[in-house]
Formats: sequence, structure tokens, C-alpha cells
Amino acid sequence: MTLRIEDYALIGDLGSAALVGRNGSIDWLCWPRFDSDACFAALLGTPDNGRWLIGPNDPNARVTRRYRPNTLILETRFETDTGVVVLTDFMPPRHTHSHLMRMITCEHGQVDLHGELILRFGYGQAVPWLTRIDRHTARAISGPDMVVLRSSVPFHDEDFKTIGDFTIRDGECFTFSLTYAPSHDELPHALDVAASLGSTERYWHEWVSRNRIDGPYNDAVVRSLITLKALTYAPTGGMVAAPTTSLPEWLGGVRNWDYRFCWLRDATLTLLALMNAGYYDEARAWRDWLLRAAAGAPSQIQIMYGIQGERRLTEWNVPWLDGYEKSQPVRIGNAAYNQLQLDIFGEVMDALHQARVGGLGHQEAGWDLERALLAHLENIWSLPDEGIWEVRGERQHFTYSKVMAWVAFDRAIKSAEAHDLPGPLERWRTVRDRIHDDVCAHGYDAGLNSFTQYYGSRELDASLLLLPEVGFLPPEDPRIRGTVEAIERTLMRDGLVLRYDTTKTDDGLPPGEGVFLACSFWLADAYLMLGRVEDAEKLFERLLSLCNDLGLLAEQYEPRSQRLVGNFPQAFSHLALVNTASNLSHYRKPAEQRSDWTAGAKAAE
Ligand SMILES: OC[C@H]1O[C@H](O[C@H]2O[C@H](CO)[C@@H](O)[C@H](O)[C@H]2O)[C@H](O)[C@@H](O)[C@@H]1O
Repeated sequence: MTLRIEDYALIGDLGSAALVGRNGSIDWLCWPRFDSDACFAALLGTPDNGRWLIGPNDPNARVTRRYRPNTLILETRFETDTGVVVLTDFMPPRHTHSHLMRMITCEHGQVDLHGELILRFGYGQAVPWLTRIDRHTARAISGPDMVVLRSSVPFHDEDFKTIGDFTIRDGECFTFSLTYAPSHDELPHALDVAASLGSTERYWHEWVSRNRIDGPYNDAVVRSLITLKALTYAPTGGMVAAPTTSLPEWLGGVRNWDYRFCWLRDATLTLLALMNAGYYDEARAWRDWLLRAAAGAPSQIQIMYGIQGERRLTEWNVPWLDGYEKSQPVRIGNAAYNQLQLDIFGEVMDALHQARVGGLGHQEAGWDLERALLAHLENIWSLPDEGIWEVRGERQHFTYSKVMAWVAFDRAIKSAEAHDLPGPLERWRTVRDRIHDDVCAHGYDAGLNSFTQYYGSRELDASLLLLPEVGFLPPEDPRIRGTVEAIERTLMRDGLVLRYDTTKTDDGLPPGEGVFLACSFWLADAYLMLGRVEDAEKLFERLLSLCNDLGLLAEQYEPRSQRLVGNFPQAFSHLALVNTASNLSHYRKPAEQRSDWTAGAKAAE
């Protein structure tokens, strides 16, 4: 049986992550890194492509689940006619090795359980060589990879699977762990599951205690912050856009992409959300990641990198995986790494500027890089590009791309002015003004009374909702009001927002995708800036209702089937949730941080 995307939960150890189904089956795990080959790929194929199931035999068990408060520790509770068990799944934040731990306890009665471990390395293809160490320990080896299973109950091997059938009784607790190591290493030491549970819980409690956003939406905000943190690759500070590949944006369709990489756009926007919540260590780590990833000729900067700064992210299709609900192809790698997307300059410059404003501290190397990026941008801002949505159709002069080029110069000027940093300020001011004039002359359609998707087009684009937020024009400007109204008229479906109309914009793909959740949050932000507070609250609460039972969001939502679609959980959606909640809660608002329109008010305080 295929589970819906919202039937999955995320666990992770800041190096990789796994998806656990509400049936107790772990159907996705890439090891040892987010972008490694999956050893559990049932999510995109069948159980034979790898999974780890622990659950009751009773197919009618009633299932509820939750995260332990303020943690990434998942508890799935199965209620059967004979008894109740709780399955606890977690990955302790990584030190020497990566561990996936499971614990099942019986709350009352007795329950017959089935365990089935199917390890298939190389994205569900390679059957490993299994060696039995003792009745409770086995080692699986496949090429460079070794995984060690330790279980407090005995198991046996059958058809290249590891099987355990057992009965658990009131008060009993069984533990299981899988540990990853390179296959040339010694057998990794066992970690005590109960002790690891305690230290993992303490880790997350301490991390969450540093959050300084508070207010009516605190639960949703904390869950989003934990999710964003879980998408961080701790060794380098890089962040993945999502832990999955090829969860479809249209069920059965071809819009299936690999998100296990670090987009400068997603990462910088995540950073703004984290900084807004008081997390500056992550900001520091990401800035250092950026300095390493972008090091070299500024003309070679990419829109995305691997989590360690890798540049070549070659895209290929996996022929042996059928895809989630037959959505093919399953793609590994992402050809977007070769694209030109001008907006990333604005997002990076803005994030670094905000980091300075927030007191992250000035670092010479950072400013040198920013100056080099601007020198490059000065030469290329007038070129057509693939834009924020990474269209695979013809390059265009996307309005949002140009606006973000304006943001890049604007923030550099502001940083230089505020922190007395060296730079050709007069020249930057001239370019900034030239871009502004260009956008107003070519990106605005007076007939529509709206900015448009790209120069000369009459189509709308949800990215235009960000124009007041980034400070390009004040919210009360009639052109901004007109744009918001035009987007409401043309891009809204079932009260939510499409990023653009795939039947009208050539993005190189057959039309059809869900509403884009981040864009729907942006509309709520725009409502707030226009003073439409009730509309903003209503939309935000609708969006919250789309979170799964654990508070997680995919990239998109399909109103007709009422299902989450696209990669899951997605940073873009969660960072947008945090920002809108923060705006609504009247704390330090990103909308205010990113624009100048409140500068007067702040100065007057
Ligand atoms: O659907 C078209 C594109 O989808 C992906 O890009 C989207 O995800 C990125 C990561 O979250 C985000 O930065 C971008 O703005 C989104 O459009 C995919 O990576 C592209 O290859 C694809 O064309």
C-alpha cells in the first residue's frame, strides 16, 4: 500500500535524514549523507527497494503519532484489540558514526509484532552481503558501505531480508539500532539506545530553548525551526532544500526533482528565518560555507552546490525505480546547477547584510566576496535568466530576477554605509537606480496595473508578491496594490496561490502542478503589509491546516485530491511559515527587516 506523502515523518542526525511512515516503515534513508545513495528507497518504488518495518501484525491497528515536545524524536502509537505499543524512532545527533535507533514499548496488553529489514544500497538496487555476528547482531556490506544491525530480540534471514516475529507484553521494551560505517572500517561500537534517547532529547530541548519567536503560533514555528535545523548538514553548515528526491509536484507527472542540495536562495532565506528566531550560530556556519563554496572566480558562482560545496550535480534518471505513485522519472542530481538565476545575488547580499545588522560580526573575507559578486552582477544583471522557478524553457528577463539584482546593490550600499566598509558606492548607487528604472519601465504593465512575470509578458508570477517585502516599492504604491490584486484574480486556486500558471508560461514541461505553499505564505505577508490583517490571519490559518498531523509541509498542495505534493518536508515552505508567523506575532518582522519602509518608524522609536 502506498502511503500519502503526509503519512511520513522526518527524523535525522544533522548529516542525513529518514522518512518514517505511519505504518512503522522507514521508506527513505540516504546514508551517510543527505545526498548519498539511498539504502531505503521504498518511497520511490516497492518494499524490495529497501525499507525497515517494525509494526503490529494487526492490519487494523489504530495509529496516532507525535514528536516528543520540542524534539525530533518520533513516537508512533499502535492500538490493537490485544494491546497498545509505542514505537520510538530517532537519530542521535552525529558524532563518530550515524545511528538510526528504534525502541518499541508495550503500554498494556500484548501485541504480536513483525520486523522486516530490507537493505538495498545504490538507490534500492544492490543486495548487500549479510554476515551474522551473533543472534542479535548482523553486518551488511555493499561496496563502500557497511550497516550493522543490533537488536534486543533475535531475528533470522530469509530471501535476502532480515525478519523478526515477536510478541511484546505489558511493560516490555525492545530496542534496535542500525549504524553506518565505511565498509573498510572495523565494526562500529554499539551505542546504548536508552542513553542515546536521553541525550538526543536533551540536545533538541537545548536547541529549541534558544528560539526567541513566541506567540500564538509557537507550536507550528518550533516544529518548522526543528525541521529547518534537521535539513542542515552540520559538518559544513550547508543546508538541503529537502531530504528527498522526486516526490512529484503532480501525482503521476514528470515534475520530479532532486532537492538534496544547497540552493543559495533556499539557504539564505532559511538563514533569515533562523536569524529572526535568534539562531546566529547557524548563520555563522552558513556564511563560512558560502565563502568556501563560492570561493574562486565570481563569474563561476553557481545557484546551488552540494552540501560540501560540490559543483558538479549531474542529473540522471534511475531506471529501476517506478517513482512515487508511478511518477517518473526519478531524478538524481539537478541540472539547475548550470542555470543563471539572477535573484540569488540579491538573496545572498540581503542575508549577509541582515547578518551584519543582527550583529554577526564583520568578516573581511565576506565583504571581499560581496564586492566581487557585485562587480560580476554589474556585467550580467541585464541578461535574461531562468529565474527563481528555474524554468527549463527559454530564458527571459524575469521581473523578480531584476528586482533582486536591485536588492543586491541596495544591501551592499546599506552595509557599506552602516559599517563603513570600502567600496565604489557612487557607482553602485548609479547601477541600483538604473535597475529600478529598468524594472519600472519594462516589468510593469499599465493596462493590467500590475508588474508582470517577465518583460513584455502579460502573465503574473507569485514572486512579485515579494516586491514590497524586499523594499523595492512601498506597499501603498498603487502598482504594488494592483499587483497583489492581479495575483489574487489570476493565480489563486481554492484560496491558495500558484507560483505561475503552468498552462500559460513555457517552463519546458507539460502543465500541471499544485499550489505553491511558500507563495501562499507570501500572499499573507503582502496582506499584512497592506494592512489586511484579517485576510492574512485567515490565509495563515488555512495554511497551518494543511500541515500533516506532525506539523510538516511539502513544497505544494493539490486542492482537488487534498494532498501534499512535491518534496517533503521542504525548507522553503517551513521558512515561509516561520516568517509569516513572526510577522503576525508582531515580533521583529522579516518584512520590515528586508525593506526600508519602516526605517523612519524605527528611528522614531
Ligand atoms: O519545478 C521546477 C523546478 O523545481 C525545482 O526548483 C524549485 O525548488 C528549488 C529548491 O527548493 C527552489 O529554489 C526553486 O525556487 C523551485 O522552483 C527544481 O530544482 C528545478 O530543477 C525545476 O526546474
